[in-house]
Amino acid sequence: AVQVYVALGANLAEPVQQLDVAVTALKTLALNNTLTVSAYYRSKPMGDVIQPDYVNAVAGFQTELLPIELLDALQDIEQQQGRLRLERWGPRTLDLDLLLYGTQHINQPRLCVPHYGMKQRSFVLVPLADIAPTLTLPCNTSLESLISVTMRDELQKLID
Ligand SMILES: CC1(C)Nc2nc(N)[nH]c(=O)c2N=C1O
Repeated sequence: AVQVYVALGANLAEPVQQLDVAVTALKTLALNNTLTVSAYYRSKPMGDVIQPDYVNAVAGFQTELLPIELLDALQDIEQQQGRLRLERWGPRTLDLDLLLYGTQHINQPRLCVPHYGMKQRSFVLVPLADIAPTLTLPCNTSLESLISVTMRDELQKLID
């Protein structure tokens, strides 16, 4: 089994509910009871795009699935939730990004792991630290060294 981390993001059609449904679906990919999920965070869209605020989280779990099988399973969940994404970087009902697959580096046409932007994304790093505070990335950078106060200030933790 491999420990994987998946970023969740949504900014259309009731984002909190979209994430709740996605977490339930991710549990079907996880070995029994290994799934943990961060708090949910609201933040402004990064990337200077005019669109609704996002709700983001990160889930971690153990899986037997191979990288491409996991990618396909994540894309199936996005489709099941009406993956509406009209243009790249446009608003979307649900994004599931594979952040880390064990300690592996994967560079295939469909799949790059670690996820290319994760080290710059507060809406990935802060929730990831909720569930894996002592994580070291495959490039031997500690997660805690990547998180600044500025990053934390960009996010509002949602209290359920
Ligand atoms: C458009 C872009 C880069 N910006 C984002 N901005 C935030 N805050 N959260 C996201 O999940 C997100 N996803 C994206 O793809």
